[in-house]
Amino acid sequence: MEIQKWRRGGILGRGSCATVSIATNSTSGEEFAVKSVPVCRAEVLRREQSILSSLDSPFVISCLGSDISKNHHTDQSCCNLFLEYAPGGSLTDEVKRQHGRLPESLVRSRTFEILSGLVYLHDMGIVHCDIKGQNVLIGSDSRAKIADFGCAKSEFCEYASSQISGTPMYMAPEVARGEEQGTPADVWALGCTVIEMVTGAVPWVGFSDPVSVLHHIGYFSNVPMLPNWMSDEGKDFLSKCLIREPSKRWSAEQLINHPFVESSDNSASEKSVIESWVSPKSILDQGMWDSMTLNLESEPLERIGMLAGVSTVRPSWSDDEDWITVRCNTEDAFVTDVPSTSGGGEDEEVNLVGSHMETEEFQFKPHGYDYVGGNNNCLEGGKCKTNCRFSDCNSVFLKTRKELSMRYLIGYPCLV
Ligand SMILES: Nc1ncnc2c1ncn2[C@@H]1O[C@H](COP(=O)(O)OP(=O)(O)OP(=O)(O)O)[C@@H](O)[C@H]1O
Repeated sequence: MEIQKWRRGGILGRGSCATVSIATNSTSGEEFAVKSVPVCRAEVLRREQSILSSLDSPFVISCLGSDISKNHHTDQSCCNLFLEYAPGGSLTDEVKRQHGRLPESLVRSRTFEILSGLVYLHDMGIVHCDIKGQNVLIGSDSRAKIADFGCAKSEFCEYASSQISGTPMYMAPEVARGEEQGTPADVWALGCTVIEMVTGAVPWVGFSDPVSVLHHIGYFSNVPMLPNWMSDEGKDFLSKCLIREPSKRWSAEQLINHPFVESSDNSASEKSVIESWVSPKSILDQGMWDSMTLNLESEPLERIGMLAGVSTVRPSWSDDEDWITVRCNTEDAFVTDVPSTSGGGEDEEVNLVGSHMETEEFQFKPHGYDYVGGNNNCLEGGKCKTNCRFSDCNSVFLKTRKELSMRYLIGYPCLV
């Protein structure tokens, strides 16, 4: 049924580009999820809708329509995408609820469900490009469903992204090198997601920024460590997902017959949902960049392909301080303007733009932090000044100092 009048409820989660809230259809009383972005970001949702509306699978979240509405508090319009409500939240939420590790019986059935979704998508000519725990939702039928098609590529959709995109931690070697992003890349990301379910952690540990992890994935010969407490079947399944050479990696269709998932039974999924039924929470307070989706705006192949060669380029800040890298996750983070080299005046707000990630928006409040801009860093007219080899680099680095020094970063190529 078409949704004409509806009421927005509380926030279910936030991603890097959208806010997702629960909503109620005023006519039928049914609940659904509404994913909203400001109208200036409409393209992101249009892309997602154009792909989702052609799909029909119990293993893929359903699209129920869209509209444009006005926020009466801010007087701003936003685009809304109506989605099937997944009351179990994301797979990442489920792993957290189960104290950081899913039992293997549940890992098997969740893997089977995600694989079923992937077999369907790949058969439809779609590559998801951003498979990870946060983008797999647990539906009211207790099944795992693939969601968030903002990065997806489709043979048939004119709006679909043709760029390399996704989440660095889950990227396959060929994607990290900027070479290609086809169906094998989803299988690699599935392997990483299995590791997430089994360990509660990202597949690569010990990296402090996305560029080093991309470099490592792309140019070193190793694969993520297989958790040694997994069954032999589980390890064998992972070893087939995590083959570095994409043409040798098993396809989703081959993997669905692997003994690890073949023997899975849906009762583990049902039991998990019944035992721990709670409202989903925001995912944004979790480990910052390791789950962050990147959409590389221009010349992505060139950018990523060059990563191996830029290891000496670094903003010349002293690194002897207690730096932490933060991702803005507050409700009031919005950006409209370009910063000046001298930072904000006492009373004005400094607004930042110039991101490699089209989805990232940050607000910096000069009252909150002591701004240390200028000299040798990136902040000149919003343009990169770090001898970065990307001539059109737009990265904005903002160094701030409070009790703990903080570095806000937008974009990433300059970080190496
Ligand atoms: N249909 C839904 N039902 C319940 N919760 C949802 C639904 N869709 C999204 N969410 C919640 O909102 C979060 C953000 O949604 P989503 O990943 O679609 O946003 P995004 O901005 O596209 O994210 P990304 O940072 O991966 O690009 C999810 O991780 C999940 O917790």
